[in-house]
Amino acid sequence: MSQSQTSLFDGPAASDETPTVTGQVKNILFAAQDSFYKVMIIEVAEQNFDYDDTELTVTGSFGDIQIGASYEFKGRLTTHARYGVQFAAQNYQRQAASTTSGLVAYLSGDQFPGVGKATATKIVDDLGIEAIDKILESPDILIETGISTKLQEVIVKQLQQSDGMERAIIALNDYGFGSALATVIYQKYQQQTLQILKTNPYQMVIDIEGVSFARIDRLAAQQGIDALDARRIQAGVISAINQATFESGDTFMQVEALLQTTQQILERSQNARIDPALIKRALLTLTSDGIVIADGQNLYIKALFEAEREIAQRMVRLSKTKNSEYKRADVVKQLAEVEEENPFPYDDVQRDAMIAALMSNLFILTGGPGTGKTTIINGVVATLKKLLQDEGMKWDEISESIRLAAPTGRAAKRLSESTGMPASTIHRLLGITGRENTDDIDIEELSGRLLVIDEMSMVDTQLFDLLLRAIPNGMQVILVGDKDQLPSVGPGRVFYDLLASGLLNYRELETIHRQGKGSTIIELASSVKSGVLPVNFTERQPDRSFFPAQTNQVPRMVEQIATSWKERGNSVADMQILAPMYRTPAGVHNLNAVAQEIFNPMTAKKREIHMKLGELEFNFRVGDKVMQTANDPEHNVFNGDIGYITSIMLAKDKSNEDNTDNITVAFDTGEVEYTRQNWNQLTLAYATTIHKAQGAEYKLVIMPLVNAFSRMLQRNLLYTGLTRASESLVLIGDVSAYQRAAETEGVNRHTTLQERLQQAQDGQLPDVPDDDKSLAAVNAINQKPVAVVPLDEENATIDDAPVVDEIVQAVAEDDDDLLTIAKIMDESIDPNVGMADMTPYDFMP
Ligand SMILES: Nc1ncnc2c1ncn2[C@@H]1O[C@H](COP(=O)(O)OP(=O)(O)OP(=O)(O)O)[C@@H](O)[C@H]1O
Repeated sequence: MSQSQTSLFDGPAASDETPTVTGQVKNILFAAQDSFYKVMIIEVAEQNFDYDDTELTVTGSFGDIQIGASYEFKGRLTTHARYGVQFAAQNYQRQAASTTSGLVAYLSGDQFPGVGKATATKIVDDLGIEAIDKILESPDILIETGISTKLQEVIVKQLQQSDGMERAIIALNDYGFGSALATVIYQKYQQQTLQILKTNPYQMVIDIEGVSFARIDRLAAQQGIDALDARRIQAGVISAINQATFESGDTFMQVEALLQTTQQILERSQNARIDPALIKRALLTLTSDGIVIADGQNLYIKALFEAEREIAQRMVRLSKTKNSEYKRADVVKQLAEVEEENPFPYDDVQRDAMIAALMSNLFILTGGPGTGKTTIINGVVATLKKLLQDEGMKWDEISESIRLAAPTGRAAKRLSESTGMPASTIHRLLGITGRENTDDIDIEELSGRLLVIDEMSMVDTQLFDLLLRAIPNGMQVILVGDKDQLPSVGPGRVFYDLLASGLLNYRELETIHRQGKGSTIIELASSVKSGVLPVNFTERQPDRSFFPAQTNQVPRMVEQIATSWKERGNSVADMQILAPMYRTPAGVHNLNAVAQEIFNPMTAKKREIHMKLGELEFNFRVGDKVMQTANDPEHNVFNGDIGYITSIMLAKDKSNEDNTDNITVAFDTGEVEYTRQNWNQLTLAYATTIHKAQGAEYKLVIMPLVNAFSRMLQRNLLYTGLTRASESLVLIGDVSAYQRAAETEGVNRHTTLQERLQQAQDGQLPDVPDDDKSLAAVNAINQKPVAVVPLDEENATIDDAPVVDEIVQAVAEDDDDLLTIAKIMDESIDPNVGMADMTPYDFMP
C-alpha cells in the first residue's frame, strides 16, 4: 500500500517502535459535534503489536474520516476493565485506496457533490490507483480525464481541504492539543494552521483564548525559538493579562503588576533570566500594535477594552433612544386591566416600575428575593401583549415578539415557568456556544419588540457586549437582577456598574412581599446585605435553623438532616447542599459522597461506574442526581443544569446495539446520552458550590460555613447561598464563619465600565454604527485612535494626545528610550492589585 501523505509535519515524530495499526474504517461510532474527537471501528490489516481480533476500536482526533478508506494509526493500545481493548491514536495517515472499487466509491461519495460513479470510474481508469496523490501534486492532471471544469474544481478543492485539515489536526494532536482546542485553532487559522504552528506558535497565545502559554512555549523551544525572542515575551505579556483578568474578574491590569507577572510566567516556563527592559519593550510593541490597549496605567486585552466601550456606547444609545411608542394613557389603562386579573394589587413602586419599563426603551430593575421582580416581568409582559393586540398583532406574532432569556439554563427555566412563556439561555438566543473566539463571532440581530434578561448579575462583560450587538433598533430592553448577588464568573461586574453609573434608568425594589409561614430567610438576607447577622441568628426559626459544628462534624450533621428530609417523604430534587468550596470534609466533594449514600445507596441490582478525575474518585449510579458542567447547546444542556441518571449501558451488554459505554441522564429538557469521553462533563449534584447554584431555588438549602473556608467567606457569597432557599434553610458550622462572611464585603472588581458610560454619555467615544453589527464594522471603529487619559494630569481631557501615540513616538525615536512606559508606571501601584484572594479556580473542581 502506498501512503498518500509522507512527511506530515516536522514535529516530534513517533519512533518506529510506536504501536501502529493499519486498517479500513468500518464504522464511526461517535463523532463529537464540536470537536474532531471520534470513535471508530476498523478492520485490522496489519499491526506491530500483539492483537488477534480482526476488528479494533480506535479513538482520537481525526479530521475528515471516510468510512471504507484505509488509514495507518500510531498511538497506544489501552485496556479498560469494562470497555475492553481500544487503540488511542495520536497520529494517523490516510492510505491510498487499495482497490479501484474502493477509490471509485470514495470519489463518488457525498463529499464530492456532482461526482457520480461514472466520473469517478473515469478518473480512476485514467489516473490509476494513486489518483488522489497525483491530483494533490498537480491538480491540472484532471484536465486529461476530460471531466468538466466545475467537477475538477469540486474534486481538487475537497481533496485539498481534507488533506490540509488532516495534516493540521495531526500536528495539533502531536503537540498535545485536545480535540476541542484543536477545533478552535483549526477554525481560526484553517489552511494556515500548520504554517503558524511551525513559524510562530506564540501567535496562538495572542489569538486564541485558552491556549496555554506553557504548552506553546515547549513547542517553540523544540523549534529552536530563543527564550528572549520578542514574540515569546509578547505572548508572556498577553498570557499574564489573560490569567490575571480571569482570576480576579478585573477587566484590566496595571502596568507594574503586569510586568512582574509576565516575568514570573516567562522565567517559570523556561529557565532563562528575562531582563525587565525586554518585557517593557514587548509591552510597547503590543500597545502600538493595538493588541494591548493602554489607558493611563490600565492595560487591557483588546477584546475586553472594546467590550466595555461598546457596552457603554450601546447602553447610552439605548437609553437616549426615543421612548417606546405607546401612549402613557394606553399603558396605564392596559396595566390596570392586567392588575385586575392579578391575584393581588400592585404596590405603588411596582406599578410605577411597570409603567416606566413599558414607556422606556431601556429599563433596569434590581431587587432582592421576594421583592417582586417576577411580578413586574409578568405584569409588563401581560400589558405589552394587550398593547400589541390593540395594534392588530396576531397571538403567534405577539409571543414571537417577546424574547425572554437568562444566563443559565436553570434561570431560563425559572423565568419560563414564572411567565408561562418560552425563555432561553442568552447563548442559545444568540446562537453561540460560548467556545467561539469572541473576535470572530458575527452575531445576528434578534427580532421582536421586547427583550427581558433575568439574573443579570451573572452576565459577564463579553457576553453582555455580544448580547447588545444583537439588539435591533426599536426593541425595548429590560434588565432584571439582584445587584447584591455574586458577580459573573467571567471578567467584569456589568450589572453593578450599570446601576452605579447613575446614568441609566433603573428602579430598586426594597419591600419584601413574600409571605407565608414566616419569612425569616428573607429577613436574614436583608440583614446580611447590611453586613450583620440578626441577633436571633442561632435561635431556631420556623424556616431556618443553625447547628454549631466543627469542620469534621459537618458531614455527620448534613447526613442527619438529609436523612430526616428523605424520611419525611421529601424529594431529593427539592433539597440542595451548598458549600463555598470543593475541598475539606465540609466541601462539595465529600458532602456529595455523604448525600449519595442517603439518597441513592448501592444495591445489588444497581449499576455503578467508578470515576477517577485526577485525585477525585467517586461513583455514578443509576438514579444519581447529577450536574452538567459545560455548555452543550447541541443537546440543549448547559453548565449548571441538573438531571438524574436513568441508565448506564456498557458496550459489552447484549442489549446494547451502539457498542459503546453510555450514561443516560434525564434533564427537564429531555434525555441526553453521554458516551465515555463526555462523562467528565457530569458531576454528582447533591452538593454544589454556591456559584453553581446561582439562578436556582430549592425548598431546602443546607449550607455549611466553617472557618476553613477562610477567604471564601464573603458577604455576597453568603447572601447568594441563603437566598437560594425558598422554604427552609439549615446552617451548620461556626457562627464566627457566618459572622465573618456577613462582615466581609466581596472583593471589589476593578473595571472601567462606569467611566466609559460617562464618556459615552458625554459624547467622548467614537460612535458604534447601528446599521452594521458585523465584525468588520466593529473593527473599523476600533481602528480609531484610542481615547485614553494621560497620567497625572489633573486637567487632562479625553482629547489629549493618547498615550499610545506617545509610545509609538518613543519607539520610533529611540528604541532604548523606555521613558514613556516608565512614565505610565506609577511606583505607588500595589503589585497585588487585581490579584484578589478569590479566584474562579476556587469554584472549579
Ligand atoms: N404587591 C404585592 N402584594 C402582595 N403580594 C405580592 C406583591 N408583590 C409580590 N407579591 C408576592 O410576593 C412573592 C414574591 O414576588 P416575586 O416572585 O415577584 O419576587 P421576586 O423578586 O421575583 O423573587 P425571587 O427573586 O425570589 O424569585 C410572590 O409570591 C408574589 O406573588
